[in-house]
Parts: sequence; structure tokens; C-alpha cells
Amino acid sequence: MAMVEVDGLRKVYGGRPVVDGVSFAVEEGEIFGILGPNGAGKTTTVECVEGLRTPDGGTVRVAGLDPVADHDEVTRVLGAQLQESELQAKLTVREALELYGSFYRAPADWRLLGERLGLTGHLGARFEKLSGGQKQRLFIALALIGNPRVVVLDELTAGLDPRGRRDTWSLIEDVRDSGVTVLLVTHFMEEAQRLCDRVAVIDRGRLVALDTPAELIRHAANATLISFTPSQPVGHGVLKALPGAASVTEKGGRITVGGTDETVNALIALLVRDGITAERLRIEDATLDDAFLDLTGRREQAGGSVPAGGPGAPGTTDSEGAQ
Ligand SMILES: Nc1ncnc2c1ncn2[C@@H]1O[C@H](COP(=O)(O)OP(=O)(O)OP(=O)(O)O)[C@@H](O)[C@H]1O
Repeated sequence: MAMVEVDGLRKVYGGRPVVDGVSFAVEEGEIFGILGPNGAGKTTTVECVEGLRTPDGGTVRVAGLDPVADHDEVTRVLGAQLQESELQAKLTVREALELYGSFYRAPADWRLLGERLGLTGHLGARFEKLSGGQKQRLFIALALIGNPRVVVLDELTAGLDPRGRRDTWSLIEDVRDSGVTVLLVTHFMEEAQRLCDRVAVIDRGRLVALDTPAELIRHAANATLISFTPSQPVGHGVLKALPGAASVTEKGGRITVGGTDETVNALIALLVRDGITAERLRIEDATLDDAFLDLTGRREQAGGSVPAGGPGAPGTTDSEGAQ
């Protein structure tokens, strides 16, 4: 069953469509990723799902409910991660869990939730004193306090170091394993590749791909990268003519050919035929980052830092406050 259905979603600001006919369905129990360059329309899309923005066209359903018209019911099935700026600095972890739990008729047991998310030792700590990773764990706990069936996490791991990010990934997997559907907005290709069952790639307000990370990579023009140092010069023309070859680059005498499995076999046959030795021959699968570049023509922050004032920074979510 589809837990979230987005059909022909459109949102226009100042006459400019920032989300333009986006459709996807998130199945129950999935971790579904939304990827895209800065300003692609990812946050606008998920805020329409949360009922924080009203679509200008198309339909959105969460567990069959309209997030705007049925807002109260939707808040009972959907949990959303809070932006950092929304919590009071002096609030303790325990107070935050109790306070947010009080908003729901049948909240989760905050003690159990805190335990599950490794917050038990920090219940008396004020929000301002928490580390980045502890804050993220608290945000996940608050998103889950209402016992939701689906949770929306927008740039959850931005600002965390690689270790903190990996710890958060394990928590997200635990959340999914407990039966909650996860809708995840991310800039990190590695995160999407590791966590997501399926990914929607949005570029300039439009859906440009919707598939599993493995299939997105398989369909990328450079799904396989072959690099080697030839024992004698090899003409680029002959390499470009290999079946499936999409790119040929050379740096410091080292050649990299982007292509497919077919390209690998043809290249080896060519080298053998011409008596060329390929030193340090390496064959690598492309990453989701390569597939993303192929789809959008732009490289995102693959495991790198997010620009200042970028996603996750306080104030970047410009909600309409519909709730
Ligand atoms: N309330 C608003 N008023 C006017 N324009 C807006 C508003 N909210 C978003 N936009 C514009 O809509 C476009 C999409 O923004 P959105 O925040 O959805 O993108 P995003 O993909 O989440 O980007 P990022 O990765 O940078 O967070 C941007 O050009 C943004 O400037």
C-alpha cells in the first residue's frame, strides 16, 4: 500500500513553478529518498506532504488523507523532524520529550523512545549543551513521539561528521525496521545509496528519475570506470569507439574509460591484440554521485560539506505556517 502519494504536484512562487508536475508514491515500509541540487524543490515537495504548504496543483495523500484538508488526522500518522531553531535552548531532553508527547492523544512512551535512541544518559541535559549527533537523535525521537506511520526527515545528517552521519543512518534503519515508513530528503549520495530503497531525483522542480539506487547507477552513462596506465600510447579515438564507451580522460599518463561491462571486455581484447600491458588496471562501479551528475549535469556534495546557509541551516525552510 502507498503510504504517501504525490500526483502531478505543482507549487508556484511569483509566477515561477518551483515544483512542476512531480509524481511519486512511497510504499509502506520503504526508506524513500528525495535527491536534487540546491533549490530543486525538495523541501517544497515534502512540506506539501506535511501539509505546511498548500499545493497549487496536483494531489497529495498521506495514508489516504489530504495533508491540508485533513491536517489534524495527518499529524496523527505523520511525524516530521524539527528544525534546530524550533527548540528552546534551555529545554532539557526530558522536557522536550514530555512536551511533544503531550501534543498527542496516544504518544509513544518517551522513556522507551529515549532509551532506543541512546538519550537516557542525557535526559537532564539542556538542548543547547547537546552535541550535533545528540540533537539529531532528539529530533528523531520527537518525530517518533506521536507513534507515526510515516516520518519525514529533511537533511537530517547535514552538519554531522562522517561518524555521526553513520550512527544516524543506523538509527534510521532501526526506525524503518520498527515498521515506520521513512521519507528522507538528502544531499548526500552516499547516504541515499546506503539507506534508500528507492530514490526520486528532482531537478528544477521536475522529477528526472525514480528508481532504486542500483538501477540509477546501472543506467548512468558511466556505470563502470576502467582506469589503467598503458605500456605504450593508446589513441583516444579507438577507446571512444569501444562498445558502450561514454567517456575517455587522461591524466598523468593514466587513462580512465567510462562505460559498461561490454566496454571492459572490448578494452581488454584491444589491449591484448595490440600487445599493450595495462599497469594498475582498476575496474570500479560508478556511485550514485556519478548517476546524479549524469541526470542533472551537476555534482552534489558527495559526502562533503554542505555550503553555509544551505540545507539544514536555520531559516532555510520557508514554511507558510498552514498548521
Ligand atoms: N516561500 C517561498 N517564496 C518564494 N520562493 C520560494 C519559497 N520557498 C521556496 N522558494 C523557492 O523555490 C525553489 C525551491 O526551493 P526548495 O527549498 O524547495 O528547494 P530544495 O530543493 O529543498 O533546496 P535546498 O537543497 O537548497 O534546500 C527555490 O528557488 C526557492 O528559492
